[in-house]
Amino acid sequence: MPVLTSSSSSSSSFTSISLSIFLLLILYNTTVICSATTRTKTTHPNRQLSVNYYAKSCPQVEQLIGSITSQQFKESPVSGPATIRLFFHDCFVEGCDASIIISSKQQGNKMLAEKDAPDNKDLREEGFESVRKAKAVVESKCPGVVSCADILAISARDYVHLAGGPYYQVKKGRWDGKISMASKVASNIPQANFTVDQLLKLFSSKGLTLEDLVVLSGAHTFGFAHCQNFVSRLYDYRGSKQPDPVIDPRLLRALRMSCPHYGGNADIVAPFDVTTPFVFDHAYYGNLEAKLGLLASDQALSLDPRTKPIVQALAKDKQKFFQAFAAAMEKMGSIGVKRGRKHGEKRKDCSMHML
Ligand code: HEM
Ligand SMILES: [Ca+2]
Ligand SMILES: [Ca+2]
Repeated sequence: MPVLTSSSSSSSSFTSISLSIFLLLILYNTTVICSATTRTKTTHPNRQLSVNYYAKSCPQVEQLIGSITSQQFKESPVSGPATIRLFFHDCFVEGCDASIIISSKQQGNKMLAEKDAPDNKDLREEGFESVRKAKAVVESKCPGVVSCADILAISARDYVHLAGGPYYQVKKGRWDGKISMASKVASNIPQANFTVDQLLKLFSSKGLTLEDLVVLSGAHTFGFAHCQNFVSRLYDYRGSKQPDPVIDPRLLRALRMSCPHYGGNADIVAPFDVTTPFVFDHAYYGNLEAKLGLLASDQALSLDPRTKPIVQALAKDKQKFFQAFAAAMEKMGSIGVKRGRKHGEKRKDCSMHML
């Protein structure tokens, strides 16, 4: 148990951090699939959506979806982070239109769908599975009425709440998109080594602010990342042949045990939040202040003078984070929303376009 013994001199809280990393690295051997995005303008976000959209056509839609999300959460808690990330990758490419859920056609490699783009290859299958199951139960009661994009938005909210986060109303009325192209993904999904400038540029192209960036990054309060996304921080930070100076030495040691510089197991993952990896809380921000951020893009938020004060405020106040997160999810959930048959469709099977 090298990870455990290596922290012998540390406080008991760090021993439990090491333990949690160690166990999670072993337990989570993941396969992932991802999606892609295109730069989407946020035109009249909320005018198009409403909380009561299905009040007449499918009044029980939220309970139907809730029966699936609560069951999935019990059986497989990683469905939570998986689905919230799926929603993020959906909204950032072509808007929140379930373009991420489309499967590539089987003929050759031409025209791969978003989910098969390299930046989406780590999206966990549990997120897709959860939407598929929710869609099946919704179709059995309200056939042809509820879009896959709305099912994804509602499911993401359910999982935030189930994991201990805020409950918020979801505005509905998104139609599903008719376009899903792998080539649109790379320029719309942030990378783990992005600087705050790069993050800001991308987020503002979606109509999201500096504060939205910091608040939405708080979704990294739960879930996991593969070694490849942070391994350069452990051994050769930005070409220095040294580890990132802004990483707690005990975390560095623990992560190095699991993620060798070369030749490690590509399936190994580490928790974003070493303290409460399954709980949706505000611990992520306190961790950033304690140099316990996992990705360079996370840690950068507590270093840049523009974002640092927001990190500090959220680290102090869980209710503030919860309230801001709910508001930012509503904003993200209205990116590039489509209405009507010209640009949209209501799919029967979320993975296939209608003909
Ligand atoms: C700010 C820029 C962001 C960057 C650079 C980023 C990057 C990443 C990376 C590299 C992973 C790990 C993937 C893997 O190795 O399997 C990840 C996971 C995750 N991301 Fe982000 N992300 C960002 C923002 C967001 C936002 C805005 C959300 C949602 C609101 C989000 C939610 C998640 C979740 C929940 C996971 C864990 C998924 C799982 O365990 O299955 N991320 N992200
Ligand atoms: Ca999309
Ligand atoms: Ca947490």
